[in-house]
Amino acid sequence: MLKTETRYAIDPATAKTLDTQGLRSHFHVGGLFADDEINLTYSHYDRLIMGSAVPANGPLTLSDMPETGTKTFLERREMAVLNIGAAGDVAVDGQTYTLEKGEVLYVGMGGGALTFSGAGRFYILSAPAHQTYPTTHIKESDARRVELGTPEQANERVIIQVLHPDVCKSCQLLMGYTQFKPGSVWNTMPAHVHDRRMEAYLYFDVDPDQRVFHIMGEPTETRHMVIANEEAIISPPWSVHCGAGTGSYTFCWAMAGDNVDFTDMDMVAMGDLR
Ligand SMILES: O=C(O)C(=O)C[C@H](O)C(=O)CO
Ligand SMILES: [Zn+2]
Repeated sequence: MLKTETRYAIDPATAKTLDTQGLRSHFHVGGLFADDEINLTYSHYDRLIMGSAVPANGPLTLSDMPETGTKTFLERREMAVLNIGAAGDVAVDGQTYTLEKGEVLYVGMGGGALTFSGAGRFYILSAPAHQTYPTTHIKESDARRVELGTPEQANERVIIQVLHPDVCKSCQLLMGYTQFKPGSVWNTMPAHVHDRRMEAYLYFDVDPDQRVFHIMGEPTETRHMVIANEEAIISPPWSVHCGAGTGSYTFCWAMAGDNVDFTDMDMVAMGDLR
């Protein structure tokens, strides 16, 4: 079953007037990873689509989505599929790719319908594309690893860059995931913004009774949302995006926008955060 939802883009002046439920209705994406469903959220921030497919009791096929106004989903789009579950298969254009946990399939513009099967829990990301790059299966050992942070700052982590120009070419999508050293809980701190690109976070491997406090907003107007396992966040281009977990977790970050330069960030001095 395919379930879809649209989220419109709002400006920072409106965002800072919202209460908890208002913030969540715009920026928190729940209800993902339901058995036997493909769940897609169409965001008007850079028209990123994010969602999930869990083929628990049989294959699920994604061929199109009314919101794109195209005959097929990938007619004018590219896609990344990250498996956060046990091994599962993604079939596209006559090829079947077995994705282990942490592996990604990039599918270029013009790809056909995708069929998901097996024990995978598939996280789907898609952005408009302007040219076709080859469909590529990317394993963790193919990715770029960037080690950051310190134990003293509780932010010692490794950023695993999967869709990155040095690993796998894409039009707009930049994505990967960040893992923590034991005891480190702060992601993306010191904080930054990048008005050229929006970002989406999926938090996973969070214990059921633990939460991540995700921080968003303009640097001088921060707000938080409390996030459970396998829930996601839409981060507008004008917003910081960082958080701390009450326990261990991993998160997938993904961006779309004007460039694919991971390092293009405007860092926020700690003293400027409010
Ligand atoms: O832990 C981090 O730092 C990150 O993962 C950074 C995010 O990927 C990001 O915000 C990239 O712009
Ligand atoms: Zn960022």
